[in-house]
Formats: sequence, C-alpha cells, structure tokens
Amino acid sequence: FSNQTRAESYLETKKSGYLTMQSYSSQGKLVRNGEKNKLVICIEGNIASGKTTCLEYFSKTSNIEVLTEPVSKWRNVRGHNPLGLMYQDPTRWGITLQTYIQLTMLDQHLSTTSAPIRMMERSIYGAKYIFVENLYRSGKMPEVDFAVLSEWFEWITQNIAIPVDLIVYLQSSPQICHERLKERCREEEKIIPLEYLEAIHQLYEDWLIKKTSFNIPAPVLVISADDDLQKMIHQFEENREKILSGRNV
Ligand SMILES: Nc1ncnc2c1ncn2[C@@H]1O[C@H](COP(=O)(O)OP(=O)(O)O)[C@@H](O)[C@H]1O
Ligand SMILES: O=c1ccn([C@H]2C[C@H](O)[C@@H](COP(=O)(O)O)O2)c(=O)[nH]1
Repeated sequence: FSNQTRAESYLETKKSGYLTMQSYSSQGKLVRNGEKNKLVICIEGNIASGKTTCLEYFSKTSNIEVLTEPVSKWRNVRGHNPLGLMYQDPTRWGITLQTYIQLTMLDQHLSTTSAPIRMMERSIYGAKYIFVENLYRSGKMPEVDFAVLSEWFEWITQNIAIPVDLIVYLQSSPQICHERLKERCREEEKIIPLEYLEAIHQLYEDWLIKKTSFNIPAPVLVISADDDLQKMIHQFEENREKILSGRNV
C-alpha cells in the first residue's frame, strides 16, 4: 500500500467520516473533512488572562463558532478530576491530565463546524509547549512521562493536519492574572502561587514574543490584556478586522 491507499482503506473500514486523506494535503497528512477553507483562530494566554471573556465577546458575532477549553471534562472524566489531582500532586498526575488535555484539544481541532470562522481557546500546541514543558522543566514531570507525551504529540502533529491561521496572544502580567484567578475562585486553582503564573508567562513570552523556544504554527497578533473590561472591548473592536481575517497585518 502507498500511504494514501492504506489510510483510505483504514478509514473506509472506520466509516466515521471524521478524517480522510485528501489530495490537497501536500504533506500526506490526515485532514478534516470539508474544513479546508475555514479560518482557525486560537486565543492563547496565561491562566485567567481573559481568554474565555474574549471568546464570549466574539461569540456574539455571526459566522463565528467559538470553542472554549473543555475544562468541565478536565474536572470530570467518568467521575474523576484530573485537573484537581494534578494541582494536588503534579508529579503523579501531570501526565494523566496532559494526556487527556491533548486528546480533548485534538478532538476540538478536528471537530467540524458550520461557521466559516472557528475561534478556539488555546490549542494542542499551547498545551504541549507551555503546560507540559512547564511541568517537565520545573522537575515535576518524570522524564519517561515527558518522553511518552512528546512521542504522542509528535505522532499527532506529523500525521494529522492541525491548521491554525492566527494566534491571538493575550499578553498579561502574572500579577494581574493572579488577582483575576483569585476572584474567579475555581476550587482546584486555589493553591496556584504567583510563581506558577510567572513560569507560564515566561514560556509564553519565549514561544510567541521572543520566538526562541518552539515552532509557531501561525502568525501572532499580540493584544495587551491587563486593561479593564471596557478597554479590552475597545481593543477587541480595534483588532476585529485583523482577527476575523486571520491576519495580523
Ligand atoms: N479585562 C478584565 N478585567 C477584569 N477582570 C477580568 C477581565 N477579563 C476577565 N476578567 C475576569 O477574570 C477572570 C478570568 O477571566 P477568564 O476570561 O475566565 O480567563 P481565562 O479564560 O484566560 O482563564 C474571570 O473572573 C473574568 O470575569
Ligand atoms: O494544557 C493545559 C491547559 C490548561 N491547564 C489548566 C490551567 C487552568 O487551571 C485550567 C484552565 O485554564 P484557563 O487558562 O483558565 O482556561 O487548566 C493545564 O494544566 N494544562
């Protein structure tokens, strides 16, 4: 079998219509059915930087489908709470949470939408390059767990097309995020110290501003996110054209 024939015969058997091999995938990756011409915008940023608030604002625009992070799944998978477990004991449960997050993010990237524009909260890339990386670098993820997660990530990104047209980076100071996080008062996050948000911030800056750490899958539009809600809405409006055209120029 050539790659294409093998994939097609597998998918014929699967009969899900979810993924298919199509000729326009020049790299021979599996691609989503019927999603070729749709724009994908990912909103990245620290915890409590205002991503959900941004998505909620744009959800009122017609022709946009908004996909918030499936945090409810991360807090309850068949009666278990991997998010809470990870914060209690990151060394033991980091891989459990991040494996599940990788799966749910992939599922969101591959889901089909009727709208021509899809706006997603974070991405499979952010989960790996920021959160997995942070667990590993801080010594809280054993090397074998990091290796297994990395193998999974590389297989997925090398074999499945996960197109992103624009990354909107909500750049915020860790202190402001910490204040907002405390106000939001999500039970599992009560133990998050400022240092954790500072580490996440640094990884985001290295990835999307300094561009020194990992591959960036799309152009980046930076929006300063420390302002109050009124000013944020003003900034969203100022950047509306760029965001919805999927271009940062
Ligand atoms: N610009 C803002 N100014 C003040 N509070 C904000 C602002 N944006 C969001 N919030 C509040 O901060 C908390 C975190 O915002 P949220 O949108 O949930 O962040 P994220 O999705 O990035 O974790 C929420 O309680 C939200 O109402
Ligand atoms: O890959 C990931 C993504 C997110 N998380 C954690 C961080 C927060 O506690 C929640 C939700 O993130 P928000 O930024 O508030 O949307 O999930 C993680 O540990 N790993």
